[in-house]
Amino acid sequence: MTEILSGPGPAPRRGSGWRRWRNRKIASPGFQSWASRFFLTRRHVRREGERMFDLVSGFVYSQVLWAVVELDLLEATCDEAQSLAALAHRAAIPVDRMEALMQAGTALGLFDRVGGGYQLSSLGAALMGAPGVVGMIRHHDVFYRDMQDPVAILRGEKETELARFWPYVFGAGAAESPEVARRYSKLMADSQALVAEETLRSGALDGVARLMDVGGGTGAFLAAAGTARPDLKMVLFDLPAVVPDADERFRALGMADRVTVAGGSFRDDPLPEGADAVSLVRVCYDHADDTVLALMRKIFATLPAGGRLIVSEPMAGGARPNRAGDAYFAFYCMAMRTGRARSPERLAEMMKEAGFQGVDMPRTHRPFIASVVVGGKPGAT
Ligand SMILES: CC(C)=CCC/C(C)=C/CC/C(C)=C/C=C/C(C)=C/C=C/C=C(C)/C=C/C=C(C)/C=C/C=C(C)/C=C/CC(C)(C)O
Ligand SMILES: C[S@@+](CC[C@H](N)C(=O)[O-])C[C@H]1O[C@@H](n2cnc3c(N)ncnc32)[C@H](O)[C@@H]1O
Repeated sequence: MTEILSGPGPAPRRGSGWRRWRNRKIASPGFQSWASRFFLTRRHVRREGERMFDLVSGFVYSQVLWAVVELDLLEATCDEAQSLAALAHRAAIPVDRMEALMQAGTALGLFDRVGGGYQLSSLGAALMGAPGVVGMIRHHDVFYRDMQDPVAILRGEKETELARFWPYVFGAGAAESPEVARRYSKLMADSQALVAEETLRSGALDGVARLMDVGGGTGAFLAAAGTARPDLKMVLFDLPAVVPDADERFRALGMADRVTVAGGSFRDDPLPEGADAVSLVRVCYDHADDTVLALMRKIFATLPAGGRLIVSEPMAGGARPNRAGDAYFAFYCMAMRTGRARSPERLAEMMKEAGFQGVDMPRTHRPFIASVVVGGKPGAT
C-alpha cells in the first residue's frame, strides 16, 4: 500500500518569489492577449500555444495512431500512394471518415499527400520498421483504458486492466494459457532489439566472459549479446513457463552450446552460479523496491568477487524529469500496480545498499529506450 503523507509539508522557498510574479503575469488573460500581439513576444506565444495544444490533445493523437496501426495503413501505403476510395474499401470505412483519418494521420506526420492519394512518410516508415513499436501501440488499448482515470490510478482506487495483463502473461496465467504467454513474450522479444542495441553500445558488457540474464524472457537480449560477442558464454534465467521458447531460439541460432537455460523464480529459487556478470533488462521497473533490493542482494551473493550487475531499462529523470520515464513509464508501472520507473541515481543507491561498489552510469544514445547502471562486487580484479 502506498504511504500517504499526513500533511502538505514545508513548501520549497528558494526562487519561488519571482516565479510567483511570472506565473501570475503569464496566467492573466490581459497579458496573454497583449503578448500575442506585441511583435517581440507573439512568435513565442504562438509556439507556447502549439505546445499547449499538443498537451491538451495528445490522447487523441495517440488514438489516431492506434487506428492507423489497427487498420494496417502503414504497410498499405508504404510502397505506393493509395487513393481514398481504395483505403476506405480495404478498411470497410465510409470514404468521408477514411478521409478524416488519413488527414489526421498526415497532420501527425505519418503520411504524405501524393497526387490525389496518401503515401507513408519517412516518419511513418521509421515507425513501421522500429522493432516492437507497432506491437506496443497495439497493446496500448489495455493501458489507455486504465488511463481514462489517472486520478483513480494515482489514489490506488482502481482495479486496473494492466495489473491483470502482464502478471497473467508471465505469471500463473502463462501456465494456463501458453498461447497468450507466447504472443506477449514475442512482443517483449521484438521490442528487445532496440534495448539490446542501446545496452551493448553502452559498453556495459565489455570484458564479461559469462553473462547471466535474469528475467531474460525468451532470450532476445542474450541472442543479441551472443551475436555481438561470439566468445560470450551465457545463462538465461526466467520463469519455467517462459523459458521453453528460449531453448528453441538458441538452437535455431546455433548458440545452444554457449547457453544454459534455467527455469525458476528469482523470488523463491537460488540463481545459477558461475556467471561473472548478471543483467536485469527491463526487470526492475516491474517490481516494488523490496523485491528489487532482495533480487540485487541475491545477485550480489551469487556473483564472484569482481563480478558485475548491469541494469538496463527506461528510467525516470530524478532531478531532471523526462517524458518517457517520468510520464509514460511511470504511469505504465503505476497502472501495473507492481513496479515503478526509477532514476539511475535511485537504482545506483539500491545497488550500493545491496553491496555493489563503483557504480557507473554509462550514457546511452536513446534513453527513452534504455538507460544503463552498472555496479561491481568488490574483491578481485
Ligand atoms: C534513406 C534516406 C533517403 C534518408 C535517410 C534519412 C534518415 C537517416 C532518416 C532516419 C530514419 C530512421 C532510421 C529512424 C529510426 C527511428 C527509430 C528506430 C525510432 C525508434 C523509436 C522507438 C520507440 C518510439 C519506442 C517506443 C517504445 C515503447 C512505447 C515501449 C513500451 C514498453 C513497455 C510498455 C513495456 C512494458 C513492459 C513491462 C510490463 C513494464 O515490463
Ligand atoms: C518485461 S519482461 C522483460 C523480458 C526481457 N528481459 C526483455 O527485456 O525483453 C520481464 C521478465 O521478467 C520475468 N520475471 C518476472 N518475475 C520473475 C521471477 N519471479 N523470476 C524470474 N523471472 C521473472 C518475466 O517472465 C519476464 O520475462
